[in-house]
Amino acid sequence: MSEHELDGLRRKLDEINLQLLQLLNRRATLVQEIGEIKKKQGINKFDPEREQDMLNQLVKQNQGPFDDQTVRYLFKQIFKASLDLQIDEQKKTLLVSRKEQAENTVINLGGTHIGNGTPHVIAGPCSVESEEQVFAVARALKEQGLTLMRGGAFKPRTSPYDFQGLGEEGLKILRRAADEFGLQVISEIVNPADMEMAERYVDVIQIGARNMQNFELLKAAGSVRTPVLLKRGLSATIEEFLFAAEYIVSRGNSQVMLCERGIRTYEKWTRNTLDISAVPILKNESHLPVFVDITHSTGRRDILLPCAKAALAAGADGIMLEVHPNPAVALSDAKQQIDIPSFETFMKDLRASNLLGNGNLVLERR
Ligand SMILES: O=C(O)C(=O)C[C@]1(C(=O)O)C=C[C@@H](O)C=C1
Repeated sequence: MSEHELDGLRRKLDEINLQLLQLLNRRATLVQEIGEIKKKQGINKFDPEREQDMLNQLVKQNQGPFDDQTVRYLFKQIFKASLDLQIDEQKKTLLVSRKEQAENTVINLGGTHIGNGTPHVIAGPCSVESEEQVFAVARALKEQGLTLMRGGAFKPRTSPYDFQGLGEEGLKILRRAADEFGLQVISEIVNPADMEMAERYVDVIQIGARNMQNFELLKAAGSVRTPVLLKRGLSATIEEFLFAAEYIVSRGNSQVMLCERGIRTYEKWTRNTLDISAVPILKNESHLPVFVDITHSTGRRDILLPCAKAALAAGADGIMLEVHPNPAVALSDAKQQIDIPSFETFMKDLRASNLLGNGNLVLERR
């Protein structure tokens, strides 16, 4: 074959490439129109039956030289790219997305504003064990000028033989302590049927990592008007995390806070791997406030302070940690909670870092 012939054939290919490109983009425009109609009608974007029909038709008409397998493969790639186009369109309109709302969602918890640029600290025991225990922690929080206390009353535990929490009685204890010390209470709810009961006692409903994709629970949290702290699932991607938040917001509860709590990796020297990159990504992608649970993500007391600083430096709206008057005898997470003197030192060191901002966390005089 002469050089001249090769050039001629390549020119023909260039032309066909252009035609294919134009055809693919014409196809893509139609796909977008179909996507819009499907969105309005609430129909699933992915339609495997339609794809199968199209592939069968194409294979029937195939005269080669591409074999049927290759034709299927090539068109499947086109369908996949088309589906991505429809899903991207959908992503642009997620209610939790910055594209939908440019300004930060600010949540007012009894006068403490979350998400306005001033970071906050949430602290408290892993589980509510007794009135005495919760009151001791609440007093320590108050003395540190904190206003947000966490505490677990319903505990989803890995082993069914581990302490499962005090249930409603635990919520009552939290409420009494919160009222006594002027705090706001955050506690996990695990059963959709408990949402309304929970609203009587808590100021923020927590959805735990293990329930991040419990869609019935998310829907139930979306139907109440109490703010929600949603934790990232153990193995959830950031996209899945935001879709979980969307479940709540799309049901009418716009007061959602996101909480990065570490994800599962092969690393064994921490309980989970703190995905610090999730913080700026979530802040860019979403207008919702973002917290970092430094206790569960690390499982280690010795690195709490640098991880708290990293979270705040990365733009988190706050951090969350576990504090117990006597961690050695705690009924859950005994190894990772810190005692009250350590908490006081932690707060002193964190304040000294200047990452908590001004006008926040003024130390209460005893
Ligand atoms: O026909 C549709 O319903 C489409 O959304 C278009 C299309 C395609 O690219 O042909 C895209 C995704 C679906 O999985 C099936 C088909």
